[in-house]
Amino acid sequence: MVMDLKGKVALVTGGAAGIGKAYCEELLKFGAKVSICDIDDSAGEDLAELWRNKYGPNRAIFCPCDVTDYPQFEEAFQMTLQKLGGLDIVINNAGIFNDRFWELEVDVNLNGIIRGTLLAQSFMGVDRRGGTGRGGTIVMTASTMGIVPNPAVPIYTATKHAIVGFARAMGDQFHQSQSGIRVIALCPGPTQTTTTVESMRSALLSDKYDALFKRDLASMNFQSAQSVGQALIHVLQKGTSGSVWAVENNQIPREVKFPVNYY
Ligand SMILES: NC(=O)C1=CN([C@@H]2O[C@H](COP(=O)(O)OP(=O)(O)OC[C@H]3O[C@@H](n4cnc5c(N)ncnc54)[C@H](O)[C@@H]3O)[C@@H](O)[C@H]2O)C=CC1
Ligand SMILES: CCCCCC(=O)CC\C=C/C=C/C=C/[C@@H](O)[C@@H](O)CCCC(=O)O
Repeated sequence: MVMDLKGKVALVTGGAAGIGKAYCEELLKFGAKVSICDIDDSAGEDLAELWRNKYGPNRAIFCPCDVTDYPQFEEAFQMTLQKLGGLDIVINNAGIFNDRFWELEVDVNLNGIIRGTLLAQSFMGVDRRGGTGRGGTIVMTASTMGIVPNPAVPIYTATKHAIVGFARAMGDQFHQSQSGIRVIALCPGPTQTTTTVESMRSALLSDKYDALFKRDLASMNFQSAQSVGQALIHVLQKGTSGSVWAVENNQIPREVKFPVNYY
């Protein structure tokens, strides 16, 4: 399936920085309009203005949006539809790395993605009234830690494994045939963003995990956020519903195959 992104409307959570910002920029280059949904009002407003100047007056908006706050998240969907005139792609990307504040981490990383997916279904589903009724695509940012566990960050790992399972289940043909919505998970490996190594170390559940985390970090290669943005375009063009993709070391993304089948 080749998706023409020109004129498509994409809502991106966590779009004001890091990987989300890179997704927005690549989508804009391919002719899409973007709705930056983020808790960082100042960065989001500034970026939207910058991109309106660069790509055109109706190409980017900012919507204040905390993915842990369902009513505010819903308002962001409504504002996107109203101001950009449609909704075709929802990128559930907002995430934090903080096992010390693990309840918040679960609420942002997992519950936030569930909220965004349920909202995307009601605003894009062909089986729903009140939205576009046109179907669309949902992409969820998981992590390579959603495929291979990292014992230094067990709760972060759990949220990302849950996202992979959620994308595979929601992307099943059963759901796609009812809603007309394709669901894909994208799993970046270590990526240079606004997250710092120091902030990550202070976010470990126990100081006892520090040496293990440091050892893992030493063997990590950090790719650019732009290469993850480019990977998004690749999976939008090539990904089937329920597929899971990994992107590491600035390479082209590869589909992850799950050999085990219990049914
Ligand atoms: N940086 C990395 O190495 C990797 C990151 N990821 C995932 O990519 C996603 C983005 O991470 P980064 O770009 O590294 O982070 P980042 O910290 O650079 O950017 C995250 C953005 O999300 C926003 N945000 C945080 N909490 C939010 C909330 N409750 N509601 C709405 N927006 C919120 C922040 O304001 C920020 O603009 C996360 O889901 C992360 O787990 C996955 C694999 C690797
Ligand atoms: C919320 C983001 C963390 C997500 C972590 C993962 O999912 C797996 C990747 C693990 C570590 C990533 C760390 C990222 C740090 C970068 O932002 C950057 O600060 C590291 C720069 C290191 C270097 O260039 O030497």
